[in-house]
Amino acid sequence: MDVDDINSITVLGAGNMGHGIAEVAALAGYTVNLRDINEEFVQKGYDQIEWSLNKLAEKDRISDDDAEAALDRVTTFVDAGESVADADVVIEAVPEKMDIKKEVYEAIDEHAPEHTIFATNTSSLSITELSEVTDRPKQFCGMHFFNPPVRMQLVEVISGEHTADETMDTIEALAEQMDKTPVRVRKDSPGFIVNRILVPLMNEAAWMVQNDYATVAEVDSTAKYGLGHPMGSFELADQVGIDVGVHVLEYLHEVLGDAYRPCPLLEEKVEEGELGKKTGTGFYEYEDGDGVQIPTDEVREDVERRLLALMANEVAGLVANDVADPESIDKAMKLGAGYPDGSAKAADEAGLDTLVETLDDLHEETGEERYVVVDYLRELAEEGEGFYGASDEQESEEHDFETIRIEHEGSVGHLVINRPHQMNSISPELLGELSTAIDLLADDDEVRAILLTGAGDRAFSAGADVMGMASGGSDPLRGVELSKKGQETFGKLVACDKPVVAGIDGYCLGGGMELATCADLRIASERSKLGQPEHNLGLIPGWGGTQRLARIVGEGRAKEIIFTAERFDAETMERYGFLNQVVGNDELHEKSMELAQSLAGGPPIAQAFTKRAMRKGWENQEAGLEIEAQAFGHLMTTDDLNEGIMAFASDRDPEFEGK
Ligand SMILES: C/C=C/C(=O)SCCNC(=O)CCNC(=O)[C@H](O)C(C)(C)COP(=O)(O)OP(=O)(O)OC[C@H]1O[C@@H](n2cnc3c(N)ncnc32)[C@H](O)[C@@H]1OP(=O)(O)O
Repeated sequence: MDVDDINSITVLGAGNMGHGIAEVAALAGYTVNLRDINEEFVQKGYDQIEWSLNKLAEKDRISDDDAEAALDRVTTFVDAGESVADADVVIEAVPEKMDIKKEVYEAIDEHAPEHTIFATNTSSLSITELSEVTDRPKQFCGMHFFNPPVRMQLVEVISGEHTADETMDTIEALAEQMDKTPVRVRKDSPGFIVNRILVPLMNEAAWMVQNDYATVAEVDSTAKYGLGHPMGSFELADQVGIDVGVHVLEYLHEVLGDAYRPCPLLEEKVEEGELGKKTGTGFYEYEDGDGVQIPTDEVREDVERRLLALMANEVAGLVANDVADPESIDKAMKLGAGYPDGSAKAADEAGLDTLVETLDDLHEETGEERYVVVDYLRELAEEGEGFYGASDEQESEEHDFETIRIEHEGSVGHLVINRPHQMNSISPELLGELSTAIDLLADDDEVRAILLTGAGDRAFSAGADVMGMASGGSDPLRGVELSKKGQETFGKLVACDKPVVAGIDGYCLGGGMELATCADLRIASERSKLGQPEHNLGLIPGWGGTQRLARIVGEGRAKEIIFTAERFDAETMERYGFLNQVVGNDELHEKSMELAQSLAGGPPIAQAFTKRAMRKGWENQEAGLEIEAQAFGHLMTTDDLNEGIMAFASDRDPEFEGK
């Protein structure tokens, strides 16, 4: 079945995941049958969809009409057979127990049409085993959404032993239709990708505390501020539920052996009913205490190495068993766990030889199975390679951008900031890629103008990646370096001889606004909101904002924008002189490209000299005027001037060549 043939989707289970998946499917335009075992459960799921759609509309992420239409597409069912009678795809999200899931499939198989694909939203159970209770194992695969489905971008699409390639292709395409990013898991391996890496890490964190090797504070400080993970390991355990983590570990232990033996510290928490946030107590106290408190200055290098070593071993196991390649693993870990670099890349950066040594030492010391080095990891380390090849190969791949995109449209080099699900916030990695990309575009003779935009329609950029910034801990020197790196990178746009246009759609905040400030012209959609909110965070605009903004809007307005830290609408920012033009929301892409194209058709030498003279004039007007005069003289000798005059005389458009 082709994805275009899918009209109706049945979601079995109206709990947290089920109603979330149903909402996503309804938002994508599908007719949705939502089914649970009784009226009360299914109605609760329906009500939650309604609540969530209203929230999206309140936040202007969808219109009121779209929210209403999506809800209209959802029908509730209690009878399992009836619910699948017209389904093209069934997504099952019933409790994570093999017996329950098998019963459900046995109950629906004969009622669903022959062409229907079954996709299970299990987070770790065997797809193959489940598929075998149906008469359609080829049309059966895993479709693992992350919680909450409406917000989380990742969907792991998992092949069972019998799954046909066509089924995988269709379900991946379906995930894309739902505006999600599918990552293919080629084999039905316990925990798939994200849980297979996250849960053993949580276990290792617990073992370190259990064995008095480190404290909860040290481990969480290291995970969050050393490795840049969005949460500390114990914070994450509390967030997802310690019982949930233990449940996955028990399954991994049962199927894969002693390397996954759950740490007693985790088991005790479950026995005591201290399951994390949901019970008010876990590793942190939520109800009667201060909640999560993670110090920024207790990062320990040895703890960091240990976590990375365990992670590298899991990655090696997945790659060696052909479950997924390093790129897919990293994509999944970035989208599903919020790891800044992914796991394979982080391991490569730490050095696989060091991590193997760490595992060997730990194994010698403790004899624990989980430190046994996977053969493939040892081979890579011995050959001096990383998951992404030898270190020199990695350098040659540096233009394979992950956080930005470069697209060429005629002579416009279009640079897209590409982290839409983090509001195109600017991580240190993105800053590095931006710097390389600006150099590439500046040096590319085919490119005559640069257009900067943000991917998606929610943000040009919401500023520096606050999590990435936090991962520097409280090290002031790292802060200074980060500020300088941003100033220099954005400064390359100012120094670039080619005209630069910023096309702003949505939020343009903090570092994002400082980036736009370095463009020559700014055009924004009506819905855009701009501002320098750094004072709200106790910071200052550190990527040139204290200097460059005033050049455009004047000191008084710059101070107003920075000191109030407010978000200003596009119309106001046009009035303040920051925006050159405000256009309708649907027109931004077209109009900003049109503007960039028209500048790309301009006289390159005259444009370059204009930028240089104006830039020098900021520092010293005399110098600026001198450059202006010299440039004016130089231009007299150019073919472009000749072409400009000829075109004027013959009443046609000039064709400048920059000669
Ligand atoms: C030198 C430079 C310094 C700086 O630039 S400092 C940073 C200045 N910027 C800010 O303070 C803006 C921070 N962001 C926000 O205030 C809000 O966001 C918005 C108003 C932009 C949007 O709010 P809403 O519509 O409610 O969306 P959401 O759930 O907050 O964001 C969606 C996802 O985007 C992530 N995100 C947004 N901004 C940043 C950021 N600046 N750094 C890192 N992540 C960011 C969120 O966390 C979340 O992610 P998840 O879906 O995983 O929860």
